[in-house]
This record gives sequence, structure tokens and C-alpha cells, in this order.
Amino acid sequence: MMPFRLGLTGSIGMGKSTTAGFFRAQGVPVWDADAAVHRLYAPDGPAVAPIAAILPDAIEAGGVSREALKRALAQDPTLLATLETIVHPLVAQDRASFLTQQTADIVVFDIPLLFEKGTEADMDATLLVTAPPALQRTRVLSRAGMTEAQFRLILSRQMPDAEKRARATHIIETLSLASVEAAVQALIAYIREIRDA
Ligand SMILES: CC(C)(COP(=O)(O)OP(=O)(O)OC[C@H]1O[C@@H](n2cnc3c(N)ncnc32)[C@H](O)[C@@H]1O)[C@@H](O)C(=O)NCCC(=O)NCCS
Ligand SMILES: Nc1ncnc2c1ncn2[C@@H]1O[C@H](COP(=O)(O)OP(=O)(O)OP(=O)(O)O)[C@@H](O)[C@H]1O
Repeated sequence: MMPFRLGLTGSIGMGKSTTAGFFRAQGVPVWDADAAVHRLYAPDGPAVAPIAAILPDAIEAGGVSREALKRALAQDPTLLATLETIVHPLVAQDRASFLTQQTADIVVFDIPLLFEKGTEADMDATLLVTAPPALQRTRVLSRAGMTEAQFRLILSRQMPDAEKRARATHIIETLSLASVEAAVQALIAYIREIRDA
């Protein structure tokens, strides 16, 4: 039987990685979109040749340099759309091949831009992780190298949390580790119940 596909998302600092860890601890396989992009950009990865063809300066040591990409995007923001036409089909392929290898009853897809890019259409349900804005801000600004301006810029490019809440099937408030662990266990039990019904 095809696994139940749960799409995990949330804005910056809301707790996607931490929540994904609780699913893994329960034996639920997790596919991570950011990790997939890192594999694509690694030396000899599938994105290197197509990106080299349009942006030779972005290749360093046989891989795609994120710093070089950011410099190029700062010069020409329209490059992001071109980059997406290369990267997104490769990410979708990586996700599909992961799914075909799974024998678990539930799999989680950790996708930061799940709603922004319409990937929710490929999911059986979605889970939004969220937290009050002040907590999100404190978490993000406590990271090394993060500035207020950078935080604002990233937020301005993401769908507002309120809109994500309206779209999500399930919502978990990431206020404490213990409460999230319990909520993840309850959600897994609920999904198994509705599947078997
Ligand atoms: C622009 C790049 C080089 C920045 O890399 P860097 O390691 O510094 O940051 P990171 O990837 O963590 O992204 C930083 C923030 O920008 C947001 N972001 C990244 N790509 C996109 C995008 N295509 N559209 C909107 N927001 C984006 C992320 O959600 C995150 O909040 C990198 O994100 C990239 O190559 N993006 C294009 C590929 C892509 O669309 N990735 C998104 C997942 S499929
Ligand atoms: N349930 C929780 N209880 C307490 N702290 C948490 C919880 N979830 C996440 N945090 C803290 O919030 C911060 C951000 O969490 P995490 O890295 O999981 O978020 P993210 O959504 O994956 O972030 P990004 O979008 O930047 O990748 C971390 O410092 C983490 O320790």
C-alpha cells in the first residue's frame, strides 16, 4: 500500500527540523527538501551541469556555490525564476524516487515552501508548525549571523503564517519539546486510525 504522505511545513524558525526529528524518533521516514537541494548542488550533483550552462560563475570546486548564487541573485533577482525551472523538477524527482523506496505506512515530507509552491497537491494531509511571532523572532535572531534586516527579508518572501494556518490540515504549536513530542505521537496514532477505518 502507498504510504500516507504528510507534508510538514512552517515559516522560518517555527520548528520544522525539530518536529521532523520527533517523527524520525517514532520510526517515520522523513524526506527533507533542503537536504535534497544540498545533494543536487554537491560536486557532480544533478544540478551542477544545468546551472553551469546558464551561470558558469556559480560553480566552485565542481559544485554549486550558494554564496556565488546569492551574489548573482543580488545583481539580478529575476535569476531566481530561472534557477527554479532547473532546481524544482530535480527536487520533485528526488522526492518521487524516495517515495517509491518506502515501505512504511506513513512518510513525512519536510518542505519549507510547501504552500508557496503548491506541493500540497501531492500530499494526503499537511502539518503546519507554528509559534507566536515574538517566539519565532527570538529563535531566529539568536542564530549566528542572522540580522533583523535578513529576518525581515526572508519573512517578506514567505506566505504569512495566518494564511498557512488557514490552509493546513493539522497545526502544532512548537512551544515546548515535550508538548511537540506528544502531539507528534498523537498525530501518528490519528493518521493510523483514519487509514484503517
Ligand atoms: C538562494 C539560495 C542560494 C540561498 O541559499 P542559502 O543556503 O543561503 O539559504 P536557504 O536555502 O536556507 O534559503 C534561505 C531562505 O530563502 C528561502 N528561499 C530559498 N529559495 C527560495 C525560493 N525559490 N523562493 C522563495 N524563497 C526561497 C528559504 O525558504 C529560506 O527561508 C538557495 O536557497 C537556492 O539555491 N534557492 C533556489 C532553489 C530553491 O528554490 N530552493 C527552495 C527549495 S526547493
Ligand atoms: N518544540 C520546541 N520547543 C522548544 N524550542 C523549539 C521547539 N521547536 C524548535 N525549537 C527551537 O527553535 C529554533 C528553530 O527550530 P528549527 O530549526 O527546528 O526550525 P525550522 O523551522 O526548521 O527553521 P528554518 O526554517 O530556519 O530551517 C531552534 O533553536 C529550536 O531549538
